[in-house]
Amino acid sequence: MVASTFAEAAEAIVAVGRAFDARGWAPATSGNYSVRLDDGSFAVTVSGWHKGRLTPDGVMRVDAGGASLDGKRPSAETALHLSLYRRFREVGAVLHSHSAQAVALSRVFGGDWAIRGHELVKAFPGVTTHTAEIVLPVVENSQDMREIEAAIAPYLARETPPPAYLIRGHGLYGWGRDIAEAERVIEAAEWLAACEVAERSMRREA
Ligand SMILES: CSCCC(=O)C(=O)COP(=O)(O)O
Ligand SMILES: [Zn+2]
Repeated sequence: MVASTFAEAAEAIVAVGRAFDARGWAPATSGNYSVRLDDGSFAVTVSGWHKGRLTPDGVMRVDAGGASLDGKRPSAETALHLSLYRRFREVGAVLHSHSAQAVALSRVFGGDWAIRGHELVKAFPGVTTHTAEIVLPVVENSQDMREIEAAIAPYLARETPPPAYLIRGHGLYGWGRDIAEAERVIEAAEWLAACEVAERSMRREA
């Protein structure tokens, strides 16, 4: 885990918002981002901001229970971020994207997403070979974050937890030791989602 000051974290979060928006991963105010701070609090996006137009004003601080430390309203999904920080002491950043490909796949999969035979799985922390099978869980969406937390908890408790997960009809969560690693995880999962969509369409046409 790489600890950050609020100013450093806010600057990095603003940059992630611009990058994700430019790639179509943050339409219509969707997505949220957070970073663990060196004082034990968390920097998180303010709810409802367009993530491509974030400024440091669109980033705020919450405590470990999700309470606002500066009077702003945190992301509606803050509890999902905090559950990852609580479970994994080494996690320093959590990112959530909303690409069309990841959401489309989450809607067509009956179960979890098994990724096989892809060199790019080596972008996930700890993976060293394309022969590794990576399973990204797909959990049901809910407006009650406690239900999503409960659905993902058994996967996170595994000896080898997944590097990311999908919420059906909603989006993708990924995390890492720092924001750069979390961004790499999201970028890999988003690319693999785009590839899966392309492959399915080619197989239908062939
Ligand atoms: C219009 S986006 C719907 C809410 C959502 O899924 C999201 O990621 C953004 O919510 P937030 O409260 O973090 O702005
Ligand atoms: Zn969302």
